[in-house]
Amino acid sequence: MEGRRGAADVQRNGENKKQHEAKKEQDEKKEEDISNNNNRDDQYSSSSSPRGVLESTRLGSSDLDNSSISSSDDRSSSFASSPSGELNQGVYWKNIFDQIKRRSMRRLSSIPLLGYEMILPKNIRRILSKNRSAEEEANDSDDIPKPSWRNFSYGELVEATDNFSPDKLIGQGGHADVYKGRLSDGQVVAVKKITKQEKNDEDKVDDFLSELGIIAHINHPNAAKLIGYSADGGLYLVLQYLHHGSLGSLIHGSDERLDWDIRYKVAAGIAEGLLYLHRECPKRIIHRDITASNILLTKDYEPQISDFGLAKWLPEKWVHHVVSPIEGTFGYMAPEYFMHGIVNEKTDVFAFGVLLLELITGRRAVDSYRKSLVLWAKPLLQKNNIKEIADPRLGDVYDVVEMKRAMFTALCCLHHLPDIRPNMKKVVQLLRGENAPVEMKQRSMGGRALMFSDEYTSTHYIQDLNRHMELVME
Ligand SMILES: Nc1ncnc2c1ncn2[C@@H]1O[C@H](COP(=O)(O)OP(=O)(O)OP(=O)(O)O)[C@@H](O)[C@H]1O
Repeated sequence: MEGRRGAADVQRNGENKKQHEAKKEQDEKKEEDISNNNNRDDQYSSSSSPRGVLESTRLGSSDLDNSSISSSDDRSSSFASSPSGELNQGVYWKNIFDQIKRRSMRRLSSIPLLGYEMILPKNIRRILSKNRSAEEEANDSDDIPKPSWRNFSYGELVEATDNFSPDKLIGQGGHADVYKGRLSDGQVVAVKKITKQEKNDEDKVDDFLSELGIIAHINHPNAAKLIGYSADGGLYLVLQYLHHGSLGSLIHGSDERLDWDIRYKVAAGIAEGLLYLHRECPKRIIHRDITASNILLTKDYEPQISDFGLAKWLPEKWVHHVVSPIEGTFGYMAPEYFMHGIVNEKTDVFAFGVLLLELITGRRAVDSYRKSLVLWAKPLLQKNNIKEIADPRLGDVYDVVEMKRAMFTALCCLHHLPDIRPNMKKVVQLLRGENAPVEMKQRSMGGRALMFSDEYTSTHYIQDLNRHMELVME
């Protein structure tokens, strides 16, 4: 299967879109605020050693007001605060979450076989209903339809998937087996059965609640759609079935050419989806594992961002998270992330740049000799060498203007300094051709590091990658 969480190696249409367009305008101001906020990254990077960053204190939600700089990788933080970031509600949420976990695990250990069935559905319903009420409050002003999730019984899933028949297995990730199923009402779904064999029950439940909490929270044409869940006889997510499977298998798993117009549509859709996650949904979500295997395609080749297993909520007042362990997929990780564990929107922007490169070149993020696509492509991007970089399978059948836009956008997204990378709003504009590259250059340079006389050469990137590999091997 495509793109396992290499960390794995390393540690491993229409209406909705219009509504989102309108909402984007309202978010202009919010964007400025966040940009200002992000500037604090500079102060931080210059005054803290990488070790200091990695050893940052574990913050509880009661520290929210003082935690504009970083947080630890506390899984419960996904549930620890209200969308409005109000302190009291944050503490309340953290307590609820801790209680649920304690109770679940007590019962799980005493009644191992019945634990999930007896406790989890109730807890999950409670969490989801709380999440939904908070979300409904935040969404009072817009018309985005409210989703309704179902709690499936094991029997229903067995029936839908012919008893999890191998014939129905459509995907296997590092942490899940995915089956195609048909519900009793005829709806075709994907049933994601969480495996995570390497994890204990408590961590599995934590991860499941975290992924479920995030996926239940999002609502966008370019992000995975949750239909329901089950904690009966295991942990399951029931998702909308996507006809074409993963972008990874389409672009790398077949000799058939994926036409340029589809590639460009996919790039634009992923950019829209990421913009939504970062700026438009009630909570800022960083995906952390944007890869070709985590982009799924509908019958019409509309892309959806899937697999929120590593996603993190970035509270309004936080500039970024600092996480440990560093998980993600080798070849897509931004330097500041794999070196220092720093996670913010720009982590996803870098990974999006790598995805753009895959669409442009048809090459994998890391080839069979573990060579990085970024290293190979950057000099060609800088020279604007279309002939050398474009997927030979495309021949001359591509729109040159779009190809140039995609190349320029990839170059910007792959800048080693996160602050110089464009945010997703800018990326969407660049891909639409709404902003001339010159303007982009002037704005982002702003008297600071030069985009094209990047002092952070390939040599530095190789050094960082090698150091990263050493750390992983230690
Ligand atoms: N909704 C869906 N419709 C069709 N195919 C799907 C769907 N969800 C997942 N798949 C297939 O299953 C594969 C694995 O799914 P997914 O990436 O969610 O698993 P995972 O174990 O969380 O992966 P990872 O190793 O990245 O953590 C996908 O690459 C895709 O081929």
